[in-house]
Amino acid sequence: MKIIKLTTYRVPPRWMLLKIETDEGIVGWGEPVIEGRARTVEAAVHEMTPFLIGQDPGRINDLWQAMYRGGFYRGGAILMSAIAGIDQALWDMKGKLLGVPVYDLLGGRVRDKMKMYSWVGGDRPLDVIAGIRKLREVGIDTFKMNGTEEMRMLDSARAVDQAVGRIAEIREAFGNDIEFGIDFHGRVAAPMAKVLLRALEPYRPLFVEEPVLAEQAEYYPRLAESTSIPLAAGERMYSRFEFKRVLEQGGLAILQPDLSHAGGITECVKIAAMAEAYDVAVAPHCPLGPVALAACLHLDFVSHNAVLQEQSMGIHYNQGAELLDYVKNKDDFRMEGGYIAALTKPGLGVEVDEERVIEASKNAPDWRNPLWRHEDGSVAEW
Ligand SMILES: O=C(O)C(=O)C[C@@H](O)[C@H](O)CO
Ligand SMILES: [Mg+2]
Repeated sequence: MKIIKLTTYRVPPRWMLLKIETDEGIVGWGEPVIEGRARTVEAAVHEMTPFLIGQDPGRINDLWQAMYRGGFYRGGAILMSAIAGIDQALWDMKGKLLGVPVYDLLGGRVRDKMKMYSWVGGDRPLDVIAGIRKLREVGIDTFKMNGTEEMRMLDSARAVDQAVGRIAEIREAFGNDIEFGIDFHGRVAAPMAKVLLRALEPYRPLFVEEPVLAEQAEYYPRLAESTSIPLAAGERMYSRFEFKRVLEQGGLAILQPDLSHAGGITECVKIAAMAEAYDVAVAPHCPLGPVALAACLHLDFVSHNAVLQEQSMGIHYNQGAELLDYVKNKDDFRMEGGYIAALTKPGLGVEVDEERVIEASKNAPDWRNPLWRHEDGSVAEW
């Protein structure tokens, strides 16, 4: 079998879907994208296309190594997201060819269902209580929210109290009937991270995510020493070589590789295995679309240390399209009682509605995240 065509579709809300076709009619789908840089990743996918045309899609490991090492320069958000989406499509095709779900190609399931969580609140954590109440009605009991608005390198007690007060209200309203992670989203510099973590201790969040920016990873062990709150990060790390360093230095209790940013299934399964050796959990990052989520789920179902799965149903980014809008087999994404079931159809288990995708791609927005500024006019981390 040979690869004959790659087609990319940028679609609302901010996703990109990749279709790979072969000379034997087997088709694979992937979701290569960096939020806000879809066109750049699209260009990277098309730069890899001449190499891929004519290749045997079954040689996933060799194609992965050639795409990663063959261009001399390697790694980073764009190239690893392009490889990620191509890798997802290759696994999709191999499963379809052999008639088995990807998790079976990886040794079979270690669990019957996977714990998931939902986002509440928006870029600025508003109406979180109402959001939790609404989602609890459909059985969801684990949530994530942004922990702060703009946070200056050295911010005020009032800013800290505002952030912590919101969390106190949640515990006040729901006690220990719910769990929640707090995403610092890289908005908090190291000095303030220590202050905030200390102040949040009494409310026992399940984890704090991106307590500092990925480029400040050396603070993870220092912050971990100062708090009992499990620290999580990974959405802005793009290969096992980056994750290797944070595992060796310690500090992270949970790794959050993004299956559409960190080299795909091939790379993230290796990252999950590395984490297990350090007794570190994995909770794949996934604020994206259905193919990205499917790739995460196949990793979750073969990884003993997978603990939580992010999914974007109702997330504040999904303006113009919802998680399953481009999926024909919506019923296969069975979410019940705060868990999500395995996708059992061959390959990734997603039946993409290509007609809908083509239609939607005709007016794909060039989504960009906002540029925030502090009161003094300096750039603030979003
Ligand atoms: O889901 C998360 O944990 C996020 O931090 C969302 C962020 O990754 C945006 O997708 C960036 O545009
Ligand atoms: Mg995050």
